[in-house]
Amino acid sequence: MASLYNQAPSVSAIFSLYTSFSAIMMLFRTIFNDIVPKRIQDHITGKVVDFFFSSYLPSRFTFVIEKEWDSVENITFRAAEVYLPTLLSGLSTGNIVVGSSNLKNPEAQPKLGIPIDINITDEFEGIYLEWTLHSVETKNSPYEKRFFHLTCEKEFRKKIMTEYFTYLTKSADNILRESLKIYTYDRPNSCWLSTIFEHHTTFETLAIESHLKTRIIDDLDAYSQGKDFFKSVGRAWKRGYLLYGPPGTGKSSMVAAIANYMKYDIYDLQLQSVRDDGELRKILTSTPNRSILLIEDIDCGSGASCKCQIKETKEDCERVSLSGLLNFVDGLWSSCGEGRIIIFTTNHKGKLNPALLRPGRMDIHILMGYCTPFVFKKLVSLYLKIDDHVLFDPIEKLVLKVSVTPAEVTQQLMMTKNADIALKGLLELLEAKTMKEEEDSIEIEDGDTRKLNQMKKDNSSNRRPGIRHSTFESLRLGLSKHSPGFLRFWDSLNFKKDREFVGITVLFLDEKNSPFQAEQQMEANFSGSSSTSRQNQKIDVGGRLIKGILQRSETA
Ligand SMILES: Nc1ncnc2c1ncn2[C@@H]1O[C@H](COP(=O)(O)OP(=O)(O)OP(=O)(O)O)[C@@H](O)[C@H]1O
Repeated sequence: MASLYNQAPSVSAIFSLYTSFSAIMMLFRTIFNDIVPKRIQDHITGKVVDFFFSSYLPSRFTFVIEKEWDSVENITFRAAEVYLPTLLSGLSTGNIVVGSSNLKNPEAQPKLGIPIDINITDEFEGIYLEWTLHSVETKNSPYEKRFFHLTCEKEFRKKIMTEYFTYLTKSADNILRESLKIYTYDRPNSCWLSTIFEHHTTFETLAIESHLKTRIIDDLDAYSQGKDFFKSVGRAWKRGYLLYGPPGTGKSSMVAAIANYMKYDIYDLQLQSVRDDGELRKILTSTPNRSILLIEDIDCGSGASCKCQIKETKEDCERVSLSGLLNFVDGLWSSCGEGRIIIFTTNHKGKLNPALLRPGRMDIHILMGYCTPFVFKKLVSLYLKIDDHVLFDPIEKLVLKVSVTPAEVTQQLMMTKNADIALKGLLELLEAKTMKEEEDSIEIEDGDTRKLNQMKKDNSSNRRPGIRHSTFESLRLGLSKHSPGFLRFWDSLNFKKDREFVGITVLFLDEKNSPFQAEQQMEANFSGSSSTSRQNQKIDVGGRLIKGILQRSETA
């Protein structure tokens, strides 16, 4: 007993051992707090807590968010990619991934990327959340597979599902709207590729008639606030615009103005590059909500052009059929997603298949026409910062007479900052155009007369049962008997190559009507082979107002 007592450590030895242990622990704690980065501290603490106390603590729950969902881009994954870098910006220690794809502005601050296998913590209404991006190589694909883990305590699972993910997508949406992107479809990799969209055209810098501007802005406002209305009337929440007009009249600029106004990304799809309707459906459904789907030159490369009416087989036409396209515009597929704006552009509205032009298909048809005096003055005030000049008057007169695009005007105005020189250059351009059009008009008039005579001759033999044909004798210009004060214009040159009569152009206009409003009143199609110079001859008879409309007829 005495020997046992002798072997036991003395109180002072125990005390000294305790003091040393405490000193080591304090030193270790100080090193841990001062030297080890906060993120690693959290990680180690988490692991230690998990190891010792996991059986006592409520179990954790992990959401797995993969990059693809139903073979298309997973919106939740995309939202996390956009949102999580905002949580990294405050980090002062550790590694951080940075980079930039903005080739236009190499000096711009790089963006933050999400590091692989590093925990990123977030807090939502007092709930502690842990995000981790993982990447694994796959056997069947040359690309690595990426996915997020989002971990929280099990009891919050429902709240995260119902509230946090909504918060996540809304936050990502707001971030994305601060810097717009334009996407093009990368077919080999079946995904959309983005680049920063830096087109600075807004409705302020777009030279269009003010009533047209007001109409479009009002429509966009009504649409963006009308989610409930669309739902209540059983319609998909989407809006379709058809922009048409000659090259250089501002169709692309209008798309940019709409995107900047709505703060929507643009998904620019080249229909020619789409294999078939199945692929089209896949591509279109992979565009996110609140975005613009842009299909430029819709008359090229899709069944949307008239020629597909005539051809029988799909191979005869382009690879994407009209019905495939229409199904997305207003068929069952149109209800996939919400807040979409679909914009088609064309230089030749007359070539479009009537099925695409039917009321209700594209909500608004917007003519981007040649320069008017208003547009000319707006461009001058934008480019030269002046509102008056002695050359305004002769230029305005010529603008009414010849077809000049805003692009031609801006090109002239950009040549110099000296208003006198720039406007003189523009005047010379317009004079040269006037002379050219007058020369052409003589030649074409001869051709038209010949064609008309031939048509008159063939007209009776060309009739088809069941189709109401007009006679050329009845085509004229004058005042409408039915609508006093209205001008009615019949254009006789609407026939196809095979001389089949396809329709006449009838316009009802009064002095208050703008070309845009008149478009809504048009009763027949514009297909045909009217020539510019012929239109200009009619201007002299019909006056200024008619000219604006006639510019829409296109040379076939
Ligand atoms: N209405 C306009 N207001 C201001 N600038 C315009 C307008 N229309 C054209 N422009 C100028 O002309 C250039 C070409 O216009 P834009 O590309 O928008 O025409 P477009 O109708 O889309 O032509 P295309 O059919 O060839 O694609 C623009 O960069 C812009 O500077």
